[in-house]
Amino acid sequence: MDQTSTFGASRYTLRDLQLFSGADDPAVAAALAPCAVMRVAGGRRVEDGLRARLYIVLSGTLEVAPDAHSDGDGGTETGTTRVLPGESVGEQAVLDDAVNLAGMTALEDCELLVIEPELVWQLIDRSNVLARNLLRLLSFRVRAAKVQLRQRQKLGEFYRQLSLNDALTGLYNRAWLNEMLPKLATRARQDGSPLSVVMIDLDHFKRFNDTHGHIAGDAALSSAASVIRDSLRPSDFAVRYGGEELMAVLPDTHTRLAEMVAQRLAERLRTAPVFPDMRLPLPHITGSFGVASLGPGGDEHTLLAAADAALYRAKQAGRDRVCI
Ligand SMILES: Nc1nc2c(ncn2[C@@H]2O[C@H](COP(=O)(O)OP(=O)(O)OP(=O)(O)O)[C@@H](O)[C@H]2O)c(=O)[nH]1
Repeated sequence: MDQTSTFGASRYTLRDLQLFSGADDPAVAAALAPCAVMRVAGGRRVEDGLRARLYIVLSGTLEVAPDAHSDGDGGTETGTTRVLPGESVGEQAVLDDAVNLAGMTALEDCELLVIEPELVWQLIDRSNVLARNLLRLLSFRVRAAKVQLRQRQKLGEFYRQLSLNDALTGLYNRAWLNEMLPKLATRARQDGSPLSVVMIDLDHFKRFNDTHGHIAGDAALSSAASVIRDSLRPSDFAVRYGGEELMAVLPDTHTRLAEMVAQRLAERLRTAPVFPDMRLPLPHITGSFGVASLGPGGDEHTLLAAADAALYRAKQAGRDRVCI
């Protein structure tokens, strides 16, 4: 970064500086006259130590990376901001006397007006217009930072949702079950309402994979997942909690009704095609079903253990059936 001139000797005037917009005061112009005009070649960083200074772009474009403290002040998706001719950077660091940690790079050859912090304060004392412009600018930056924060929160929620869903089947996954089942059990206990689960294990799935290949196995799993999801009420939940282990979580549902739901699932699974157009003559898949309900004094652990035991009985009894 080389000094090429001073502001007073340059071709620029107060009108070129947004922060000084409306401040047609000869005294302000005179105070800025000795300030350095620096040249930064395109692609180079603004290496000016860590001191807080106010920089105003006179020509070219600066790219400013978020500093380590503010974590972005309303820029592009990557958090960088482009500073165009007339715009300023570093005013916040000057005002709160902080080290300027923002990384600044010239996207093309740039001319920068550099104003030392002491002069910024003197000018604020002298010019109401500058003080007002600074307040406006800072208010805009706070607003932009809030918008960015909200966007990040939304993105965070999106990724959280993604992390609770199984990629192959789109059903809720085990992480979802671990988080939600205790809550559903607590609510059921508090409301005195029933809560049932149906544990489902696809039958001879290893053999299916070995015979038809893993891709067909994946298709079978997806198709079984769709059968289960599409057969439930909107208030129920379909979960893939292990490899070929699925589950239906049924709030407000007594054991008798849960058993009927499981029978319906078993029947639909028996007849569901693995590939919708049946290009390949694959056998239908079947499942074994274990039904359990939250007992008095029970919790999510006893509920899952009871469903697991019922599923074991269904396997032992010959598969493709429902046990309670
Ligand atoms: N294609 C495919 N196979 C999977 C997936 N997850 C688990 N499996 C397979 O599912 C099979 C489960 O085998 P086992 O636990 O022995 O059970 P099984 O063959 O279904 O036998 P039973 O449960 O006793 O009827 C294994 O071969 C796993 O590789 C998956 O995402 N895709």
